[in-house]
Amino acid sequence: MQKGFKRYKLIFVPTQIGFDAICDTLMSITDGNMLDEMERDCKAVYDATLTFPVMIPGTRYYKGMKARQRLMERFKKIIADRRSGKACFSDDFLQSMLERDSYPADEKLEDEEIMDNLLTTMLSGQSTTATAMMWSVKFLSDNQHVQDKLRVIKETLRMSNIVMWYPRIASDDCTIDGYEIKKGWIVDVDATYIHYDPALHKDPLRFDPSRFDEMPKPYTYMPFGSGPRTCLGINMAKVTMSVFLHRLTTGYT
Ligand code: HEM
Repeated sequence: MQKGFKRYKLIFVPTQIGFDAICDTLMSITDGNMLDEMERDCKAVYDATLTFPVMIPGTRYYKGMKARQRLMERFKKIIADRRSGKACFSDDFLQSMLERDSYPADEKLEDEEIMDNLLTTMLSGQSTTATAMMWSVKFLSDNQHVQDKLRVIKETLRMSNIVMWYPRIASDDCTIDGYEIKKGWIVDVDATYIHYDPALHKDPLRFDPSRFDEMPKPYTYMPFGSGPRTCLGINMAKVTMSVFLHRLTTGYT
C-alpha cells in the first residue's frame, strides 16, 4: 500500500447487495437537476486517475480533486438528511450502510467509508458503462453487418478493455510461472493483454462478435474480472448497454 493512502472497507459483496439496492441508491443520490453536475464531477474524478498528483490549478489532477471534494460535500448532506429523517426512507444500499451505525466498532462504517463506497458505486457505475456504449457505437458503425447481433456487447468489451487491468496485493511470497512474487507486491491482472493474445483469441485486432458463438475458455475473457471480486454491476452494465443498443439499432442506422 502506498504511503499516505488509507485503505477503506469496501463492502460490496454480491450476495449482500442486490441490483435493486444499487439502482435505488444511485437514483436517490443523483435525483433531479443534480445529475448533470454530479456526472461532470464523476468524470473529472475518473479522468484524474493516472495523472501526476500535484495540486496545480488547471491540471486534470487538480480538477479531479476539487470535483471529489464537491461530491463528498453532497454525500455528507445526503447522509445527514437520511439520518435525521429529512430525506424519504429508501431501502437501498446507502441505507444498508447506515444501518451498521449500531454495529460493533470493527464492523460499522465511518462516514468517510460510507462516502467512499458511494463514490465507488458512482464511478464504477457511470464512466465504465458510458465508455463501453461509446465503443459499441464506434464498432457498430465500422461493422454495419453485425448490427443485428447482441454479441457485439461481448466483443466490444473484449476489444475496448474499459478496465484495462485490476490490481491485487500478494498476501504471501509465492511463485507463479517461475516468477517470484514477494508478499505485499501489487500484481496487476492485465485484461488487455489477455484479450489481445492471439493464442487465446484468433485474429484479436478484428472486431468479430461471432467468436462468441462458442464459449470462451475460462480466464481468457474477463472484462468484468473473475472470482469473488467480480464486478458487482455486471448485470446492470449489460442491461444498460442492451437497452441502449436496442434503441439505437432499431431507431437509427
Ligand atoms: C461496462 C461496464 C463495466 C465494466 C467493464 C466493469 C468492470 C469491472 C472490473 C474489471 C472490476 C474489477 C474486478 C476485480 O478487481 O477483480 C469491477 C469491479 C466493480 N464494479 Fe464494475 N464494471 C462495469 C460496470 C459497473 C457498474 C454499472 C457498477 C455498479 C453500478 C459497477 C460496480 C463495480 C464494483 C462495486 C466493483 C468492485 C467489486 C468488488 O471489489 O467487490 N461496475 N468492474
